[in-house]
Amino acid sequence: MFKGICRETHNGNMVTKILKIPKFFTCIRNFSSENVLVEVNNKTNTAILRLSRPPVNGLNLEVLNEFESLLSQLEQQKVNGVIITSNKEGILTGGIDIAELQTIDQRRLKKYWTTFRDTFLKLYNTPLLTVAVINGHSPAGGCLFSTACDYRVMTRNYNIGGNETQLGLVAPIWFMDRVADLIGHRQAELAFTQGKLFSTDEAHKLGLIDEIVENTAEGLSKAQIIINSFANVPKKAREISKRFTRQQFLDKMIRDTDDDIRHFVNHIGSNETQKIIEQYMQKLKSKRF
Ligand SMILES: CCCCC/C=C\CCC/C=C/CC(=O)SCCNC(=O)CCNC(=O)[C@H](O)C(C)(C)COP(=O)(O)OP(=O)(O)OC[C@H]1O[C@@H](n2cnc3c(N)ncnc32)[C@H](O)[C@@H]1OP(=O)(O)O
Repeated sequence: MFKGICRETHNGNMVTKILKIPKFFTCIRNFSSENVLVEVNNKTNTAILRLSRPPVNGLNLEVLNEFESLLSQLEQQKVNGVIITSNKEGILTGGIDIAELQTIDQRRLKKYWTTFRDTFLKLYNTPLLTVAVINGHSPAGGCLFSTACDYRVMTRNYNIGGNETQLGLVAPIWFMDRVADLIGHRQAELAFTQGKLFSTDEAHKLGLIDEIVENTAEGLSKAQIIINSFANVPKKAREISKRFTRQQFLDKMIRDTDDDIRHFVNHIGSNETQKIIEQYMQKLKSKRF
């Protein structure tokens, strides 16, 4: 027998059921965590990882830890590819859960930022093939995490980009570097100084995303096609090529770890930034943009 978890909504409440499935009939392996649903298709050996933390899949410490741990498990299982998407059509993630930034406790800020960086690095550095199916808005941290994937498809009529400057915050330099890798230095400079959120079409024209799809289902099947297209590529050679093309960025990010964490703690932990964050949260809650 294989044990699976099934999550369903009944009268607005999320219900978790433990399923007993005879191994012979199983086509899905399912080992979801609290905030991230995972299913691995036994036939294709592809994992779909769905962010599932209402209301906006905010990236708090728990989500990041779960995400990192699930990726490690998928690496051990040697899946053929990982598709990252949202369980809620319309929002991939609202980025960092702002509650994590509302503190001047330096130890907490340091812990959060270390975890945030480590999770990004795990995704950026994984030998697995990764495809982001961006099926909703993807501001700031959401955009950053999708740039760590090998390929990005996005549904129409949503926004993606680094909007930190618009909020009065400063995005980390490695986010700027990663976006510059994809859209070029000049466009990244304009985007980050303006805190620009791009529409799906604009992001596609710039190269921030690779393809546009009409809906999540099309996104998932497109992602599977991309993963299949690597089937005849020698695995070891692909993994080493991925590592080589990403090595320079990785080396710089790791070399700058201490400076980056110090800048984050000083920037976010200052009274001035705390006021800005508080005002932004109030705007967000009253929808005054
Ligand atoms: C000088 C050296 C500097 C070095 C610095 C280094 C690092 C600096 C790090 C700074 C990096 C920041 C990165 C980030 O990710 S910051 C977060 C940015 N995110 C956003 O601005 C997104 C804000 N949200 C939205 O735009 C929308 O909510 C939406 C995601 C498009 C969804 O819209 P909608 O469906 O209409 O939902 P609501 O707006 O009604 O939201 C529902 C609910 O959720 C709350 N909420 C939304 N986003 C967040 C969030 N990111 N964190 C926490 N809470 C969020 C929202 O307030 C609503 O709550 P209520 O229902 O209680 O009103």
